[in-house]
Amino acid sequence: MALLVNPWSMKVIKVILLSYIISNLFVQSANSAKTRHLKWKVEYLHWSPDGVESVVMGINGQFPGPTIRARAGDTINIELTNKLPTEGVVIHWHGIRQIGTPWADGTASISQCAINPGETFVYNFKVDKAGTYFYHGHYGMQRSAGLYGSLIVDVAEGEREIIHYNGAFDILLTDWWHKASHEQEVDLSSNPMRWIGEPQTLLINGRGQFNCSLAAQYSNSTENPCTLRGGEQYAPEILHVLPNKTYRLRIASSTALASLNLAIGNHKMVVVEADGNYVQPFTVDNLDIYSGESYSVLFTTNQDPSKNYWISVNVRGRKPQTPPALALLHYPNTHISTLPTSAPPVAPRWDDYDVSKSFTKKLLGLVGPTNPQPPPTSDRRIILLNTQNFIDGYTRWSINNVSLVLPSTPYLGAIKYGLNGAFDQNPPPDRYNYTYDVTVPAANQNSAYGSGVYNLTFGTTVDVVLQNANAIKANVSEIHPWHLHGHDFWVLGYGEGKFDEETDVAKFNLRDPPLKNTAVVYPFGWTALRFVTDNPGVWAFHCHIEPHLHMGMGVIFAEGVDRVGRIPVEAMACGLTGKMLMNSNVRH
Ligand SMILES: O=C1O[C@H]([C@@H](O)CO)C(O)=C1O
Repeated sequence: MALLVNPWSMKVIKVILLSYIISNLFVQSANSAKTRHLKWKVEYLHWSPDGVESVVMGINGQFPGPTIRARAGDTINIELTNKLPTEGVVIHWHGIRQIGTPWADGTASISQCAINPGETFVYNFKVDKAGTYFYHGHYGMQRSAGLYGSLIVDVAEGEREIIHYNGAFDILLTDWWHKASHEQEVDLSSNPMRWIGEPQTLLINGRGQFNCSLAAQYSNSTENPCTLRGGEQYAPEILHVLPNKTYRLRIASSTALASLNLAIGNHKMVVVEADGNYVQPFTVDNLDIYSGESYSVLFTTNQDPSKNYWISVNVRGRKPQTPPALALLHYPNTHISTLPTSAPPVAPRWDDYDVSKSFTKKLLGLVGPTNPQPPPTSDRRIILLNTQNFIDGYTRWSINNVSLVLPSTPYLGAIKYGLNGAFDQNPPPDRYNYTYDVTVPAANQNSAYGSGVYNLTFGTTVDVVLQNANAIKANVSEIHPWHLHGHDFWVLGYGEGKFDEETDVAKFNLRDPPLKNTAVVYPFGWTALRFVTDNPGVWAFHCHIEPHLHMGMGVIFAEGVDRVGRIPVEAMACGLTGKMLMNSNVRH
């Protein structure tokens, strides 16, 4: 039987249907946050990141690990199984603040027990803010072993980006050694210490060239040209672009050591984002990026479309012994294999810190709802002097004369359950001896191991001033990029020499400081940061140079731990929290 519908009732039905669809659309965009379920296996793989076959730490058969893509407000749920035969593992989600989930921060001995071989740990956390992030191992030197990948958070469904572009690329920068990370660990922990030296290769999305150079024909050295067929694991990254478009290039650095500089031949870049926060846009020819940082730049493909262009990445801040990493910007009117007509762009001289400082000082916050201004004053100021020391002949880095050693019970559970035997109960000092001369090697090079915690009062404003000094060798002071877990901080200022509380505080930028999670302290200088203790948890604050953290260069902040919710037992099944759990089970 045919359904008889008169034209008028058809109209009514259409209106009802339409309003239903529209109202549903609104409901959908309001609750569109998703949970993204992922199943990961961390494993060792044979891989050839730079043409030399090595063993890398990969995820699900990939190196670098898979890129996570999500939208602001989404929940990431990763079932992570440790397929490493004989060692534990954890993964840190760098730049994600873990608001309400401090046990998911992925820091061994701090937020959780390392995941044992064969076991699975579920990382469940919210990505609350759009931006360019990455993830990496945070146990021993597993970042050096290759455990890393990109984590990109787009704006929430239905929201508009405040920057406009036609396409986007993600680049993760890392450095690579041919010596295995375990041997590096032993070298660094020996007496006398054996330094790891400069990396053999710089990698762009896990790709570099060691035995050959893509740019051999432009140099007068004796480098071998690469004979690549394409498809090799060490073939360069190629960014395919169309002419006269604007692209967003997301750049993150998870290097173990190297400070880097990135340039695109013939193309200017407009810096728009740093560490997941918008910045006031500024134009550059090249950009400095330290380990732990991320940036977004916009570039416009306004160059001759019958050519390809280099993207080159060079070492800064340490005397380079590593050739640049190269990628290609490919316009459609030319073949992919056509090399650019000129040599790759060169970086500023490695020790031209004036260039670095002028770049860093151009980073200013885009003041607005997503980038609030800092509180005008702080409740506590902690000044952290870093020194390179000896303890019983072992070379260490110390902060206010304490060289961090991580305990076997993770701090988070230990503090929440009052297990005082888990770590040093004496908090480290808020100040160093102000008579210390930062311009020369220490008169007394002794230091002490420690695992104490800075207890920060919840809901207060804390200033941290990083104070650099001369290392063990005369006339040497190194770059240290410091990364804070659980927070973004405002970078209030940089200065030369010794930070002076009388005069330098008055010069803080309180109007438009950038919000970041990693900030560099320059040789013989200081850097001042401010943050609000609004995120219950235990958070590491450390030099992001992996061997430096291994040698003690970090501190631990605890805030509002009594407010932390139920810590998953899987995060505590070791050390004294493990014993506590076993005893409580016996009672049941
Ligand atoms: O921590 C380090 O140790 C070496 C050097 O200072 C001693 O060999 C170096 O360059 C570092 O960054």
